[in-house]
Formats: sequence, C-alpha cells, structure tokens
Amino acid sequence: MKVGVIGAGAWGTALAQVAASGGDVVRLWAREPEVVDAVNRTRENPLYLPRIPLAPTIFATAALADLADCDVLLLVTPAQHLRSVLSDAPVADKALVLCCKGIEAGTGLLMSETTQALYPDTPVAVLSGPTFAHEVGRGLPTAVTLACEDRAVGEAIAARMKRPAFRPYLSDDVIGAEIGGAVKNVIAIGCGVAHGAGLGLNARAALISRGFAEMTRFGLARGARAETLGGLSGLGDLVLTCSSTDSRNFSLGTALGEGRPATELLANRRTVAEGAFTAPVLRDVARAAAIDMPIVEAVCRLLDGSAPVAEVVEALLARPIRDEIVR
Ligand SMILES: NC(=O)c1ccc[n+]([C@@H]2O[C@H](COP(=O)([O-])OP(=O)(O)OC[C@H]3O[C@@H](n4cnc5c(N)ncnc54)[C@H](O)[C@@H]3O)[C@@H](O)[C@H]2O)c1
Ligand SMILES: O=P(O)(O)OC[C@H](O)CO
Repeated sequence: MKVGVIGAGAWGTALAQVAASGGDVVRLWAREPEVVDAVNRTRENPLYLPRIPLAPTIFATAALADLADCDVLLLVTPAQHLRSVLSDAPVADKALVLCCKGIEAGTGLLMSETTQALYPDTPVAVLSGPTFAHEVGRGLPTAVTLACEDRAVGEAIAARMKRPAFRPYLSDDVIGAEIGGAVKNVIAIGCGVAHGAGLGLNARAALISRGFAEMTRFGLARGARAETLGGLSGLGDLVLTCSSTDSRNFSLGTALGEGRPATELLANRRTVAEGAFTAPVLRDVARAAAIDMPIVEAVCRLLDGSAPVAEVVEALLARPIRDEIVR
C-alpha cells in the first residue's frame, strides 16, 4: 500500500512527511527536477520546505506514471493547475484527496467539481483546515477537516492519515470544506492590507468577522452547512491565515497595504498566494448569484489596481448601516 502525493510544494511535502511518519511508502510527484533530485539525494526540499528532514520512505519522481501502484492520491497542486495535472495522473481505482484551496478560473468550479467532471466515478475527499506546512512538517499538533460524501471512504482515509499530532475530523460536507478554504485566502489578503496600511487590530477583527459573514453567505447559497463553515476548514483556517505573516496570502496583502503594486508582487512568484487567483472568480460567481461580498470586491479592486487602499477602506466604511446578520 503506497500513498501518492501530487505536488511537492510546501504542503505536498509536509503531507508526504505525515504519510511517511505512519509507515506508508510515499511517492511524491514534483514538477521541478531539482526538487526530485534534492528530496531523493538530501532528504530535504530546500525550494519549498527548507530545514525539515524528510523520511527515507519518501521517493520523489518527475513521472506521474510512477504513482500508478498507489491506492490513495493526495492532490496538492495550486488550484489553477489541478485540472491539467489530474488529467495526466493515473487515477484508476484510487481514492482522491483534494488538498488545494481555491476556485477554478474560467469555470467557477470548486476542486471537487473539477475532479468529478474529469472522473465522475472516482471517490473524492477534501482535506482542509488551519495547517501551516512548516508546522505540520515539524510534527506540531494540527487538526483538519476530512470531508467525503462516502462515509466508509472518509473513515478509511482518516485512519490512513491520522497521526499522534495530526488529527482529522470527519464530515460529509465536501462543498462546505472547500468553500471555507477558498474564501479564507481572499479575506486573509484583506487582513494583510489592514496590517500593512497600519489600520489597527480592531479593523483586522472586523474584517475576520465580516469576512466570515461573507464566507457563510456564499457557502449557504452554494449548499454548504453552517457548522462546516464554523469548523476547522472555515473559521479555524480563517483565523489562522488572517493572523500571521507566515501566511502567503496575509503577507501579499501586507505588501499591498504598504502601497506596493499587485503586478510587481505577483510577477515571478515561486510560491502560491491562492487568494489572488480565487478573488476575481469568487467575485464573479458571487455577483452572478447576487451574493453580497463587499470585502471580496474590495480585495479585487486592490489586486487589479483599480483603487488605492484609502479609497477602498473609505468605501467599505461608508456602506449603509444594516443588520449584522443577513443571510
Ligand atoms: N503551504 C501551506 O501551508 C498550505 C497549507 C494547506 C493548503 N495549502 C494549499 O496547497 C496548495 C499547494 O500549495 P503549496 O503551499 O504546497 O505550494 P507552494 O507555494 O509551496 O509551491 C508552489 C507549487 O506550485 C507548483 N506549480 C507551479 N506551477 C505549476 C504548474 N504549471 N503545474 C503544476 N504545478 C505547478 C510548484 O511545482 C509547487 O509545487 C495550494 O492550493 C495551497 O493553498 C498550502
Ligand atoms: O500561506 P497561505 O496563506 O497559503 O496559508 C496556508 C494554509 O492554507 C493555512 O491553512
């Protein structure tokens, strides 16, 4: 029994380490030959997860076909590349665990929907939650949501992934788990902006709370359950990502808030800040469904450079007074 991990960025590498720490042999697909070489030769991924010693049972490869003998595949590419990588992956007879957080540009599909469009008969689970890769890689205590519509498949994957310091909680709300992970990245950019612009901690707390209201509104409209959005993959991840410069999304927002242009910040990035890609597609899907998401709209204006920080903040504060709870 082998676990296949597709994507050897920070999170794929950390999850490979989790799987290997339980005794599984792991095949780790990396896009970059230098990552394959470094993992196999030095037992480290210096490009994406430096200074974390990797288990000897993690074998990196540049060939997706080498994952054909795995019984579980963890998909850990950036969301916008999931479709192309998955199209080439040896998926037959395997359970798929989606670990990326985002909404597909062009289609507006969640990752499970993209996957089911490609492989309608394959069981799909979502693993999501407050999980900085460098902490998981170091074995620090972490809890996640493991969502799967098929209870037996979900239980089998959770049993396979659980470790003394890595604790999955089961759910059957796949869409809810995905929406939390996608929306929180956009709100984290907004919180970073508040940090970078020196707007204070009151503003950050307001953005987290009102951002959660937007996540809930969007999620409920798409059929997610409120308790999922209030769980690890929603509120839990929102709080983590909105509170730390360890977050790439929060850091991107911080630089925006300091006045640096998005084009400069996003050009030639090696690591992914998913919120920058999710924001415009989330805005468009929300608009089409008449779901009010003013913070998401504001983040989009900062990312596309159509308004400076001061104008966006003023517009948010000048919105008409309304009830706090509006479904
Ligand atoms: N890093 C974390 O702490 C963390 C935690 C939970 C979830 N995630 C999610 O996991 C996903 C992967 O993020 P990460 O942090 O591992 O990435 P990363 O930022 O560490 O690395 C970027 C990754 O993108 C890959 N990539 C770049 N261009 C590509 C292409 N054309 N096709 C396929 N892959 C390409 C690179 O090979 C690399 O694996 C994201 O959706 C992210 O939100 C990350
Ligand atoms: O660094 P970020 O902002 O991509 O966040 C990483 C994880 O999603 C936190 O759970």
